[in-house]
Amino acid sequence: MSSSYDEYSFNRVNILMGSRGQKASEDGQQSLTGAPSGHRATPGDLLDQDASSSSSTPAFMYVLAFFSALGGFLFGYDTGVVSGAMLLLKKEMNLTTLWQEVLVSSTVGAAAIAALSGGFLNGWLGRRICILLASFIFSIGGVILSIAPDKEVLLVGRIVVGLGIGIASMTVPVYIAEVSPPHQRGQLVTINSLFITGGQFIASVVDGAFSYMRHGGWRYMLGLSVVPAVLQFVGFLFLPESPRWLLQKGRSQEARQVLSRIRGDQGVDEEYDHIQASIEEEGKEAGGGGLVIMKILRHGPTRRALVVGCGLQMFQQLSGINTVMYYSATILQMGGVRDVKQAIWLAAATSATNFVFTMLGVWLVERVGRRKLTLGSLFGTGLSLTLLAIGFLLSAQSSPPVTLHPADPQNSTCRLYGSCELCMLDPDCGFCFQENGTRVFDSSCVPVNEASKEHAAWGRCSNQTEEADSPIWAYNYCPTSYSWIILLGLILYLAFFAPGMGPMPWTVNSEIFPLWARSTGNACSAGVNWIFNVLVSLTFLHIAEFLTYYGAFFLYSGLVVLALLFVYGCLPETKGLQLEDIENLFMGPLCTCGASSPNDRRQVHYIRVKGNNYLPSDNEASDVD
Ligand SMILES: O[C@H]1[C@H](O)[C@@H](O)[C@H](O)[C@@H](O)[C@H]1O
Repeated sequence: MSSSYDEYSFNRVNILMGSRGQKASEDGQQSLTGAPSGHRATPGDLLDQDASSSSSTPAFMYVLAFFSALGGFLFGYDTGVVSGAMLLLKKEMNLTTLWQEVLVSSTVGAAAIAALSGGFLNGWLGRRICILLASFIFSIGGVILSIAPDKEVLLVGRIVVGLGIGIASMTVPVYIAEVSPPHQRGQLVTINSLFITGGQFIASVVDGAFSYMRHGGWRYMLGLSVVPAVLQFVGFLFLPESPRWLLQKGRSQEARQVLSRIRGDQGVDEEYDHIQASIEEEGKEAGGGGLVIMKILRHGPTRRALVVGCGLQMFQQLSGINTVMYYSATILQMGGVRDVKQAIWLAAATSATNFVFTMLGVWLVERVGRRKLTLGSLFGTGLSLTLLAIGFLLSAQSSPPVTLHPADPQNSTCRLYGSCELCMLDPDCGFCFQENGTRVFDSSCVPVNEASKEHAAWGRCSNQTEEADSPIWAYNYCPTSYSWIILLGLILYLAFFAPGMGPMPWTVNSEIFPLWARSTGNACSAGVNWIFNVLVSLTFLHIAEFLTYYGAFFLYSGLVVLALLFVYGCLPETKGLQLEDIENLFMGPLCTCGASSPNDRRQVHYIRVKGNNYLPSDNEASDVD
């Protein structure tokens, strides 16, 4: 070895799991040549290093995570607030059902497009600028929504907000993952998901609070998002770019400075060298020019990571979270909560449950790891969906019959149905009945008032009063004494989904791609999430119409079984590994049922640690064992 390379040290062991690393040191199979003063560095040493750094995470890391996760908050707030705003908007602006649907789904559609194109922006402009851009877009969107004079401008505002959500949803997890130390990465990225569900919860509280304001309450609901958006924008003016992105762009000085700043007084040389070495290796591996997505597809490990990432996001949505959340108000009505105001507040309780159980995920992710957490969550989610389905089945079987058949001036299809179940599955009809305790009597199936689904088009239920003996109008649900099973299913569902299947797809995706493929990989998987979000919400009512509610929930349970098989087979554990080492988990066949390393022989490689007069070309002399 040349004398100018006087200082060598062990840089990185591809430890795929801590226990394997330990085994290596026991076996003494790998000799770690060149470790200072004759010390043979072992993978165990590395683990120790990780463990020791875990004791002191600089406060600045939490500041970074907080300001980044405001992007998650806005994602949750803007997707959650619209249901409450719509209740007021449809009256004030006389919105047809089509317009209501357009205003809700335009945001999700725009998010899908923005997430897919965000990959390019992310790689080109960097994570920080993309987050600044997203918060700027959120602010503009919030202002447009709060001053919108008509529904067309509202639509523009909703699309603008959707663009912000799309960019934030794919950038924020990547940014947090890239600035976090490995031992805490999972937890910090999962905080972003906590902020998503937190945003949904606050949105439901704001909806509840402003629902009393007959005129213009929706302007506050939609406009309030400007506050966190501006806060994030201002915060990010002072926060640094991801050191990994900087290094990739060749801005090594800045990268080293940022790394020192975010790691506090801990030594950053090893981490810096490791990232640098990986970028060089990745450069060779990614090879040449051309579209990144094509390179991802051609390169086995990244192709497999993409399948895992997109699969997780697809199954997250196919598990029916947004249907369950959206449908919770109706579920609660079935349970006997007849007052609309009360239903709004109870829907807030649903999103609070989702939020609280996401905290459990933040706590568990570094303790049990991503894989076990996702598997456990899916298992419970599947069981809860089955319970929900059974609740709906029992309700359908004991559905109250139609006993009154008033003359129908519209000659609608509603008069043909013999039970509440059949009546409520037709979107044009509702069930009008009287109640004595749990006994239903004097019931009829009549057309719904198109302008306001809260009333029938004509007859007893078209102008109900608050009086105790006035008939009850049930649209979209039937009175049932099995509602407690459905309620229990709903709570269990959220308790199981929120810690695992809610956050893990975002967390895992931020980790599994090598740097060159990270923006594009996350853009694709976030895009898949949004596309399936639209698909599931748009198809739910149709599926329910054809398969009934219990059929729809049995279908979701079946999809969760597929998700379980997929996760069991294909999701490796990424806990505790350096981002740069995670690609190795995808070297072997796609599905190895959790065996973390496809190769039994672990690879150990060394690179030189540079002195002050380091030249980037030094790395070409790296020894790779
Ligand atoms: O991870 C989030 C979270 O679980 C939300 O509650 C849900 O609405 C989103 O669709 C999902 O991506």
